[in-house]
Amino acid sequence: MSIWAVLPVKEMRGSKQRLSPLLSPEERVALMRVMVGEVLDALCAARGLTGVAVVTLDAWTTEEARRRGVRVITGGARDGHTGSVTAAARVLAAEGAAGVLTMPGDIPAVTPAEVEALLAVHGSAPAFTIAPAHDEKGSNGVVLSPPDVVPLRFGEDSYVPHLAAARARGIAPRIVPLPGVAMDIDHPADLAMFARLDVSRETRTLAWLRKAGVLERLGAGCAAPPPRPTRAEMSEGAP
Ligand SMILES: Nc1nc2c(ncn2[C@@H]2O[C@H](COP(=O)(O)OP(=O)(O)OP(=O)(O)O)[C@@H](O)[C@H]2O)c(=O)[nH]1
Ligand SMILES: O=C(O)[C@H](O)COP(=O)(O)O
Repeated sequence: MSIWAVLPVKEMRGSKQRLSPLLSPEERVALMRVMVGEVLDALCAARGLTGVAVVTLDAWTTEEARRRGVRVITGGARDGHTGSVTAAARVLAAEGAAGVLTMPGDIPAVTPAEVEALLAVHGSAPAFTIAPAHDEKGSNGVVLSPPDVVPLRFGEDSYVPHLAAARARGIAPRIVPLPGVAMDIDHPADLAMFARLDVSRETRTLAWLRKAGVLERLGAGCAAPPPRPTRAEMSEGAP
């Protein structure tokens, strides 16, 4: 089966807002670059994908993708997480892709083996497979065949709605817990958890966090993660 990977990356300036209590705007861009590089590495090294595409208008990501022979899709690239992935899936489906696998750019501990595991679990079409975020709220790895088999709706708490949307179409979703995929970095508390995980030890992201002195900022031993502001609370505080 021909399955393409789709990695959505919004313009990095201004992304990772929920980390702004901890990181400067420049640091958020730098962190995002390291993380996207690691996700691209995993996708490019995984066996079983027909190709890898980024859907983006971000200049750094475009250059990085081209350097690696990754396809760049720009249509719909400013349409939000869901809109950009849906637009790319539509392009790929029109060209004959039987399915798409999508992951966000903020799961730096993902490995090629995890991508392969997600593909291995995925059944024959019509099928929907999902690897949840560690909090079982987000949908960090999703495989759909055909690419529009279930309407996507990323955002906070998308995991359970995605399962329900698959079932509403008569598809039993397959669920694959994968520790690297699960560890998305949205909040300062996620960085604390990431720093403690075995799966994170070899990542360039952890090396960057150490070098930038971010782990010290998280507090001694990262023992007491601060409360997580929601997206709504973050935007209330925005200028
Ligand atoms: N191409 C594209 N990708 C997006 C868009 N919005 C989000 N993404 C990507 O979707 C994934 C999840 O992003 P979000 O959690 O929505 O945003 P974030 O920048 O990581 O974090 P916050 O600013 O704290 O919400 C990341 O890979 C983003 O780059 C968009 O409008 N276009
Ligand atoms: O599963 C989701 O809805 C997305 O992962 C949301 O993205 P985030 O976890 O980066 O906020």
